[in-house]
Amino acid sequence: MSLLVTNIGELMTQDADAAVLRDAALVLEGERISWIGPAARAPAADDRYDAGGRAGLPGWVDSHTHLVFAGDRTAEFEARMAGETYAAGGIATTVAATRAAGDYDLTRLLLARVAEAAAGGTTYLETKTGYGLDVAQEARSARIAAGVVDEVTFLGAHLVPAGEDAEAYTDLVCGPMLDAVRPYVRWADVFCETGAFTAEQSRRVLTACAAAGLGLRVHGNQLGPGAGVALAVEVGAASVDHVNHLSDADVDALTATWAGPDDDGVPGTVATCLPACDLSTRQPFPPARRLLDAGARIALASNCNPGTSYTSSMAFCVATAVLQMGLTVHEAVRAATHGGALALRRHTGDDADGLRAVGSLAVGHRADLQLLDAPSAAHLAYRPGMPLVHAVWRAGTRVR
Ligand SMILES: N=CN[C@@H](CCC(=O)O)C(=O)O
Ligand SMILES: [Zn+2]
Repeated sequence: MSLLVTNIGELMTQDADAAVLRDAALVLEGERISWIGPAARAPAADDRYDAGGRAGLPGWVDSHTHLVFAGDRTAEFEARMAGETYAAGGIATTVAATRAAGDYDLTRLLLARVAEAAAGGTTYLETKTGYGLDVAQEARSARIAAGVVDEVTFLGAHLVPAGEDAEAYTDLVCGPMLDAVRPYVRWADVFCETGAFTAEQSRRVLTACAAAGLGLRVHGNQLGPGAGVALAVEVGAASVDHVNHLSDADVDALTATWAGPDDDGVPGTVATCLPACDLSTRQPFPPARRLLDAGARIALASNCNPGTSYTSSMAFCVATAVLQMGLTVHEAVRAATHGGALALRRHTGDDADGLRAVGSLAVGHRADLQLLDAPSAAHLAYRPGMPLVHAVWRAGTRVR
């Protein structure tokens, strides 16, 4: 079955040339894009959808979420808005509620959150474990997530559970816990921050996970200056996330990873900015403008979680990045689509590996498309908070 989506007023492809096409069309064939170009030259297809002059862009790639959880932290949020500061220890509240939830409830909650994200235009989604924090519970979170989302990350190193010895817990994460989650996950992450894991403990976790064949990610430099960025670059992580407090050396180190692919053709470390989290924790925004100007690569992600960022709205993140972080609309949309794909190393892919590229619209890429109730993507920031998603296709299937 092929579908011609035509009469697209502005099509932001986010392809290799970052082309923006006017009066455009594309053909979705099965799960892939088979044609893209001017509407006037579009080929025939089995079916036809008239976009009515609306703007089109890739579905959002949300490369950082924590969606496998139960419980509620509204009171913590309210206390923060009344002047309390965010501390990693709040994670323990969610761990207790998550452990107490049955598989059915945990799965139902996850499915509802994924449906919310899809309704907002997200078509490719990563999520993390990290609210189980023992072998059985982390494995359960990973198993449940693997049945629902596109990419699963092992975050056993989210917090040292109360009363446990940090070194002994790190050993557990690097050994039995890693073995238990390994069948379900592609990535490993560590919260390298005061109150969570030291640089040395974080390095131990990342080294063990890399040896087990996992790709690496780091939560770093969120609550203050720290070793997270340097460590992420040292171990060749695909992304370092939060990046609120960066030194000149951190910016230089991230930029240097983009001087060229390494000998195996592997790209550098993406700096993933999480603006919804920064608003909710009243942290300074990351220096996204400075990173881009220096030549580093950035992604925007929601960091949807119950503690620091209870929203999966990528449109909200894009609007905030434009209005508060000094990005152009095009840069912000690119960071929330192609940037997220780069951070998950899904920016390329073809029939050979069965995993198509996401985050950009080009022939052969996965047919992940959203249409806005607006004539251009600029309206995402021009009309912040408005429900602009008109239609969404994920892997060629209409999901909204
Ligand atoms: N920073 C660490 N982890 C999450 C917050 C988790 C929580 O507070 O429940 C984050 O990315 O912000
Ligand atoms: Zn996070």
